Amino acid sequence: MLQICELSKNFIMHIRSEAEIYGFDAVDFSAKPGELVAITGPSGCGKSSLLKCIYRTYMPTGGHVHYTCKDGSVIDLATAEPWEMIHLRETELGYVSQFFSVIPRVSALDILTNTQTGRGVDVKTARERAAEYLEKVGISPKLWDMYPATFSGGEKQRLNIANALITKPRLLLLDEPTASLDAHSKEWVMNMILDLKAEGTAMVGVFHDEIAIQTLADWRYEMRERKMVPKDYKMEYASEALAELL
Ligand SMILES: Nc1ncnc2c1ncn2[C@@H]1O[C@H](COP(=O)(O)OP(=O)(O)OP(=O)(O)O)[C@@H](O)[C@H]1O
Repeated sequence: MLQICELSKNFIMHIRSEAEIYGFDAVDFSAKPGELVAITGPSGCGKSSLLKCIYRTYMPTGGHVHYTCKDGSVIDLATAEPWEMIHLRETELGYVSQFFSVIPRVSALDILTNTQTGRGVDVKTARERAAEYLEKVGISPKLWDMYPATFSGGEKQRLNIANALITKPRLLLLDEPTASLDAHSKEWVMNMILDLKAEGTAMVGVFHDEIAIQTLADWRYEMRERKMVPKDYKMEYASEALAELL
């Protein structure tokens, strides 16, 4: 469903005499329906930039992101037209960002409802499912009509995750989805991710959390110094192979 070939990103800083900052270089991996690929690695090695290039928040500098759409056609997300990306984001792609940017003066329930009605779901069904997802991520009913600007970091993050998962995307990108969550919240979120995987969603996630990796991932890739470590490890062999690396 997702085949990434030689994907690279450099940043040219026009306000700094065209200085070049390396994001990441020549990344290759693939994900089939229902598989989760975990990306790990030290801070600054390019993990978030990689997800942003797949979602096209960033324009890749080189390489390809071949994605097989619902209708069977294959599109290169690295070079797709902006309108094609907008359409795919509205219909097939999901993204959980590292930091949730709150929409001012819209309640938690309305955020999840609007996400669905914007995709053609009727208001009644959308509100019912919004309540179901808020419950699933453990957000207290007392908070449903509140503005998330006042939520704690963990509550914002759970709302962020519910908002991405409620659309049941075919490809979901997760940037540290379990960071800043306590043990209970982590379990709720991991169960929801497992449910979505079982429905066939392919996922690429940045993780630092070993438990989440062991629970969720089918494949694990390490990034070091802005490159992918050249081997990939199917999870059953991951601990052995990583022990050799470290
Ligand atoms: N918009 C940008 N403009 C310029 N440089 C950027 C931009 N985004 C990322 N970078 C640079 O690219 C490199 C990789 O950053 P990235 O955020 O992808 O790392 P990361 O592995 O996700 O780090 P962390 O684990 O700390 O979130 C860093 O040196 C960063 O400064």
